[in-house]
Amino acid sequence: MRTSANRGLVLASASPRRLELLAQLGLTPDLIRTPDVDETPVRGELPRVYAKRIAQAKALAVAGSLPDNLILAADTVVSVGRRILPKAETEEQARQCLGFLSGRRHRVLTAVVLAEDGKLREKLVETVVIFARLSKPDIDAYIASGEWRGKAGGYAIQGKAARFIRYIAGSYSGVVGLPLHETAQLLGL
Ligand SMILES: Cc1cn([C@H]2C[C@H](O)[C@@H](COP(=O)(O)OP(=O)(O)OP(=O)(O)O)O2)c(=O)[nH]c1=O
Repeated sequence: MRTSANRGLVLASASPRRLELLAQLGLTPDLIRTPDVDETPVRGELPRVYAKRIAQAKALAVAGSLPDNLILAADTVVSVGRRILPKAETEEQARQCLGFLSGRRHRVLTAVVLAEDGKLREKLVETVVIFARLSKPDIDAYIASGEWRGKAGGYAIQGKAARFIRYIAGSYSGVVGLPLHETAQLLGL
C-alpha cells in the first residue's frame, strides 16, 4: 500500500492473524517486522493504559529503523475489571485464564497505532464478551487443542473457543487482534 506521500506500509507484528485481517481490508504490507518489546505490565497499570502503551512501544520499536514508512502496530489485552489476564504461554496459565473467564463477562481491548513522520495516531477498541460456564472436560479439551498458546486471555474466538462465547458486543476483528473499522479510519481508507 502506498499513501499519497508514497510511503510503504509496515506491519509491526509477528501475528499471522493481523496479516490476515489486514488482507480483509485489501492490504498487503510492504514489509513485516517483529517488534521486540517488553510486555510486562507496570504494577497497578490499568488495562486500557497498558494496551495503548504496548501498542505504541511496538510501533516505535519498528519506526526507529524505518522512519520514512507508515508503521502499523496493535496490542490485544483481555481484562476483567482492573485485572489484566496474561497472554497464555503455558498450559497452567491457559487453564487459570479459562477457569477465571468461565461464566463471566470480560473485556477485550485492542489498541491500534499508526506511526508516520514520528507522530503517533491511535484508537482503542473495546469489546465485551461473556463466556458460558465451562466444565472441566470443556477446559481439558480446549487445553489439548493448543489454540490458547500466545493468545491474550488464553483463548482464540476465531477457533474452537467460539462455542464458549455466549455474548459479544463490539468489534469481532478487534478481539482477533486488529479492529478493521478503526484501522481503515486510521489509514484513511
Ligand atoms: C482474545 C483473543 C486474542 N487473540 C490474539 C490476538 C493477538 O495476536 C494475541 C495477543 O497478543 P499481542 O501481544 O496483542 O500480539 P502478538 O504477540 O500475537 O503479536 P505482535 O505483538 O507481534 O503483534 O492474542 C486471538 O487471536 N483471538 C482471541 O480471541
